[in-house]
Amino acid sequence: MGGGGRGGRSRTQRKHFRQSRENVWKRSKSDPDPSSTENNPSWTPFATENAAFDFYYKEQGIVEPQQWEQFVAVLRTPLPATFRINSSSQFSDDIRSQLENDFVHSLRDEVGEGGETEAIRPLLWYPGNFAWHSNFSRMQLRKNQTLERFHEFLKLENEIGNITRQEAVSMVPPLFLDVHSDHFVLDMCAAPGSKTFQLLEIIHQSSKSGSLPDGMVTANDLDVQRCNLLIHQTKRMCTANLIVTNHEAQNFPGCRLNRNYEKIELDHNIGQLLFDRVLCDVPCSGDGTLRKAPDLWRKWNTGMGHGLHSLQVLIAMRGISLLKIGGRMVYSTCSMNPIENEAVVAEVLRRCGGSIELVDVSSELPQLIRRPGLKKWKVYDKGSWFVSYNGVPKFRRSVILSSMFPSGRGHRDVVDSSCNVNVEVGTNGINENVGDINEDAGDGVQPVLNPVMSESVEEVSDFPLEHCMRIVPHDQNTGAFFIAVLQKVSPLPVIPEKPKVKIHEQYVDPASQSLNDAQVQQITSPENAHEEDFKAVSEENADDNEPNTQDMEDDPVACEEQKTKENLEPDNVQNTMKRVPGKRKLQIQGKWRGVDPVVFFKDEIIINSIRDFYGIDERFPFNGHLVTRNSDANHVKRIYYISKSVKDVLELNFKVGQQLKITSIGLKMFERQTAREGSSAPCAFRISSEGLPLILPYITKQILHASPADFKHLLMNKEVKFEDFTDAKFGEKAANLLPGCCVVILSLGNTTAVESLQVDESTIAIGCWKGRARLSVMVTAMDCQELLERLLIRFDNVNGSSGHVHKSSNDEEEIRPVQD
Ligand SMILES: C[S@@+](CC[C@H](N)C(=O)[O-])C[C@H]1O[C@@H](n2cnc3c(N)ncnc32)[C@H](O)[C@@H]1O
Repeated sequence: MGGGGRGGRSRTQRKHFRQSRENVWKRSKSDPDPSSTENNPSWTPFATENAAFDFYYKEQGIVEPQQWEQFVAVLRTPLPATFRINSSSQFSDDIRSQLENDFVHSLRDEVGEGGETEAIRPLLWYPGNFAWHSNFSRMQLRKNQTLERFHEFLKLENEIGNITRQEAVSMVPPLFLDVHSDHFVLDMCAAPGSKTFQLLEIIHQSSKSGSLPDGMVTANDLDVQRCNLLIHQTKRMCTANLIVTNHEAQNFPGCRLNRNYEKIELDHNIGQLLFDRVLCDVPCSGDGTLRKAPDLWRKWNTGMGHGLHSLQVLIAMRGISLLKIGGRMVYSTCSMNPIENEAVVAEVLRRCGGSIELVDVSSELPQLIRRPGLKKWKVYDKGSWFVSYNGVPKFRRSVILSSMFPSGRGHRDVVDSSCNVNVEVGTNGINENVGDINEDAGDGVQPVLNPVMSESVEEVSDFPLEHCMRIVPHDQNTGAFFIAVLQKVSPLPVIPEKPKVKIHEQYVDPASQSLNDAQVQQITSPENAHEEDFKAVSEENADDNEPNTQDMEDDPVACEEQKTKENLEPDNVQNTMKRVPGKRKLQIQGKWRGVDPVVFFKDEIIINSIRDFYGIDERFPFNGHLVTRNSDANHVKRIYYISKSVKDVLELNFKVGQQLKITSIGLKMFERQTAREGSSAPCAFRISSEGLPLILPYITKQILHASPADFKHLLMNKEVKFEDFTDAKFGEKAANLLPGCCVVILSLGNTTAVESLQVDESTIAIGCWKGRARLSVMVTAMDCQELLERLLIRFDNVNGSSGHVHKSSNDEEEIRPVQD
């Protein structure tokens, strides 16, 4: 029996530790004596910047001893920047060739001709080669003068939504979700939304211009600010198939109609919100992102993983319970810690009792190098390693849980089990350690005091955890990630509920028919689950409140910090009230305070005026597809369009008493025109840039077809008088439009306007304003710039030239930014 733990160490021993920290290795059975490099020269103690990290992961055996040095060396090098090209982008071929060209030109001076192709290459495992790996870190891209042009280019393309900088490994989980265009997908912890974006891309991939897929994505996150980031990012997808919600994932509402309601109402509609696919990219300690965020070296400690394990299990369980039978869930973290990874998956498998399976996806994405999940691991706490829960002292059992161990057996189970070692708990409450290590405060590593007690047997999980995937940094120069794919094969077993117990203390499968409605209501209803949140930002105001989106990549550390804060100060109504400055008026509308209500927009007068003004074809359905965030129709500023799938969910949400707290829904389609000229226009609503691609094939009025020269003229000058257009006929037609919003489509070729409207994925169109004497573009400066660049490529292609125009070259026309 080991005598580890805080009480068992003397002052002299602590001093000794400080003087020679490497002594810690003498206590590990498998480790060589670090003072003798002859044993294994590759095992350099404390090669990382955090001894506890080094010690912990070496002992957990996440990489082979002979690879340790390589692993650490890679961890200490900055992460190469990787990019994903929006695969639903209408212009991805152009963009791709432009990216290549720009990259080649911006690098040639530095690396010499020929060397530039080494600088960026496709990530071969990503379908369609839509993801790219560069040889530069994010910092190099930002700071290196020679890369300035490329960086600027990337920033612009990112802002527009054509290219996303996303860590390579973070792109992996959605790829294993096997999403189809008709799937209902739940992204439980979605912000800042890089994976949501991928999911939306997949849903939309095969949709034709002007049509919407049958599926939808619900993207949820606990953090309102991060939800806003997600909304901003996904805006570029121009999707009507997205709902953004703001719940604790572990308490995500079930939205289940009670059975009587179901019988009467459910002819065509859904009676319960269940998903075909669930992405469970949980908050984690984030030590897989060390290359990107080296600050984490200092902060890292084993307590981070311990503190998150239960939440991760609860979120995963909720995800499983919201999954349809036959549905797939991907559980992922950017941590290497088995307590946050295999232990969570094993616990979920245990709790689900055969109703879910861990899927073997080893044949999918064969070019992605991954390692099997661990079948055995240990738990480290307060200076001791534990191989089973039986050894955990009583006073630590609220922190170190049985579910953290491979067998998941609790103390009683161990005592009762005939096949397991049962070591008595000593008087000091500590036992069954393999190599005790004392520690000072926190997770500092201390020298070992007592001999190893080898009575204990390391537990090995019975579950096929080798089907989990571990991606490690030194296999393909990435960050680290953990991914497990789970399939629901039957309803979850029903666990008897105690009345009035919060959902985070148990789980419920809403699919389970044996659970009565009262129970479901009690557990899933938001009122019971948690308090309403005051800090939510209203979407009506969201546009005035643009978040900083410089870096949209996952920030697991932020998640961890946030979680800790949450635990300390639950953000309930009372607490929030205290923080709200006296005079601030809280918005109390609809069900969720601080969040604008979602209201179906049914004002026939406005709807008809929009339909008539733009000549919108009847085949484009408005009925039930238009929503606003303001119940007063006279003051509606924006009208959003929702897909049939989102409409179904929204209708269900109304029937179940608005359980979903919706921060964003659908696609902004029409915006009230506030400009001076707007008041004189027959239609008060203009078409928004986001909504234009969807509605374009159905518009029959207020359309102009511009020659490339006039289109460019408009983009460059922002406002053009009718008589100043190169093509006089075009100017005439513009002058004859009704005042107000109109659409200008680029006609390819150098001829005058073509009348027949053949809209497809490659059509370029912009919203304009027809005033008394001129046309003005209604596109942001950034979009104008991007369009101009794209146009230059198209002109070059038409004229058979190189396909690339240098911004800096002398023959290039100056691009004048256009104000929004
Ligand atoms: C690893 S990040 C997710 C990254 C995201 N999937 C992506 O690809 O962009 C984890 C997210 O979980 C959120 N989070 C933390 N606790 C949560 C909870 N209890 N329920 C829902 N979301 C939570 C954090 O705000 C954070 O945005």
